[in-house]
Amino acid sequence: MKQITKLLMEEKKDIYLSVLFGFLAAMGAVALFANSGYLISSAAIMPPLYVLTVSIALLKLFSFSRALSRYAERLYSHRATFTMLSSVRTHFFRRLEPLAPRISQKFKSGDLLSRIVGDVESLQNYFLRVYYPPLVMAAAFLATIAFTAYFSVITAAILILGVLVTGWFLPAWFSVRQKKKAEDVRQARGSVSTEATEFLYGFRDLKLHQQLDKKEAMLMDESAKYVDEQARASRKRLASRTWNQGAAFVVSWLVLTIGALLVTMGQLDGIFLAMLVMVSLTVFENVTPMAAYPSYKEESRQAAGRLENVMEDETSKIPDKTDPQPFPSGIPDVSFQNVTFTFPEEDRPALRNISFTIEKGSRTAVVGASGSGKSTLLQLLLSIYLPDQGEVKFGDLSTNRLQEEEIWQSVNAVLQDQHFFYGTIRENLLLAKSGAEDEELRTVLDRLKLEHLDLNEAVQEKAGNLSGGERQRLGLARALLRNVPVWLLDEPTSSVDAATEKHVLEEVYKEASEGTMIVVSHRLQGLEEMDQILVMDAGAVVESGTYQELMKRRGVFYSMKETEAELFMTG
Ligand SMILES: Nc1ncnc2c1ncn2[C@@H]1O[C@H](COP(=O)(O)OP(=O)(O)OP(=O)(O)O)[C@@H](O)[C@H]1O
Repeated sequence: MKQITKLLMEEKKDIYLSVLFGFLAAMGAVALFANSGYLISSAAIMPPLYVLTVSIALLKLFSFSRALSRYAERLYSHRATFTMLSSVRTHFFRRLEPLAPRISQKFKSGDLLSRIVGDVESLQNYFLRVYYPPLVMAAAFLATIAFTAYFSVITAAILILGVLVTGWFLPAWFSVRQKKKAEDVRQARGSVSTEATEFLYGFRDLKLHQQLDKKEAMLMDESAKYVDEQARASRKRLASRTWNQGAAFVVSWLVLTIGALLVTMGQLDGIFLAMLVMVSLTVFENVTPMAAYPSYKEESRQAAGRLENVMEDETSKIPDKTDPQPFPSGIPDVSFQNVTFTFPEEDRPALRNISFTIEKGSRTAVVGASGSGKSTLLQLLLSIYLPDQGEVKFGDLSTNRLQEEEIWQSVNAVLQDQHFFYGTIRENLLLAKSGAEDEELRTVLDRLKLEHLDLNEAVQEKAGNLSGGERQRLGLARALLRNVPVWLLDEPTSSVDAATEKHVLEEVYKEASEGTMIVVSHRLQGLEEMDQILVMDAGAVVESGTYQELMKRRGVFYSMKETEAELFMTG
């Protein structure tokens, strides 16, 4: 909360102005009603005309100043809130941005992102309903109590008692009870969000497995619980407001009763009684926002806590790079030296003591069973993760010393899970090379046998209107447009038919003829053209060499080829 408050306090000028105008508006109201009370009482005893004239003029002055101050208070407090909100958003975005490649899996679950967005939104209430109402209330009460004490110390003491009950005791009491309620609502909201996400993303599979009704019932159940929790929380808020207003009302009655008693005892001039009652009724209007204070305070505290936790958790995973160097110029070698790596929160290493070198300008295939660590190898090359032991190097520079941005700029990465944006084919291609002419884009599409796609053709969310093979080739088209010295391709043609695959790979190899290339592949076809093949098993490189060398060795690669041939024959 401390850090959030610091961020919010950057808007100092608007904060001071909103507190000042909030105070003036509250005082304007008190003065207005005090004056009305005095006017009514004094009119009854028929004072000289000038007294009434001055009183009426003051009435007008106070009502104008109250309206203007209220307007200014709303203007500055809302302006401060929106500016604060935008600086909180920018702050979290800046901190989250470098983490995006690492936490992309979490983002996809929708949970983390919606949590962050929701929590930042909740903070808009912090200034408007938590931070500044107590300040305005305290200032308004201090001034009013001082004014009241001038006429009657006992009435002032009743107001002090009233402010302690309505402004401190009741909010504190409801604060404690609200803590648990806010947590329950948050948990219920989390469960609905998880169920809804699963229901929507898994809709097709649930339908195929005839589980849709069951899942729908679960979703409805969670949704009903959430509505229930919300209703309970609203009742608590309402109870808090009712108690608060009830207490303020009792205080005004006390002022009237005790004031009347003091008048009969001759300790208070009767002309001021109506004024004091009106003052009491008005000043307690400032306590109304305090009724909502507990729930907003709790909501803001939890939102700030969660945001800080997410940031601390995630930023702790950012590798600490000292003295980062620029990416080596020209086409670099790529090497792994005794690299061991375990994913965060996992026990089993995904890569074990891996060493190999890929000569600059050469082509290497990485093959192996599913889960053997092929994609992890590429993630380390992209510096999405750093090795626990050993070094991953481009030329002589370890990824520990290279800026990620520099690596990403110099690497053509076509990963398994590519994202396509809602828009057109052209827009999705221009992402790789902004400013490219249509002619160039069409040539690339033609080379990858995507000539049937029009540049103006719409791409729907996640490219749902394109086939798996078309999506992969569109990803390759982006790589072809970028054409930088290092190529990392993770199963780039696994969904493409054999004839098209051959043609497409030839085009990619032609384009990358000068570059250093690593292709991860399940299929064992076309590997004769590779300069080197790395065979992986359970996180280790178990064999390496050219196609001919590996076939001659009759080891793991040879048996994989045999198995593939057998399956092909029986299939
Ligand atoms: N983000 C992750 N968090 C934890 N473990 C992971 C993560 N990604 C992969 N793994 C684990 O690391 C191991 C290697 O995974 P990797 O994706 O590199 O295999 P792969 O050889 O590319 O498999 P495939 O051919 O099926 O794509 C697997 O056991 C996998 O369960």
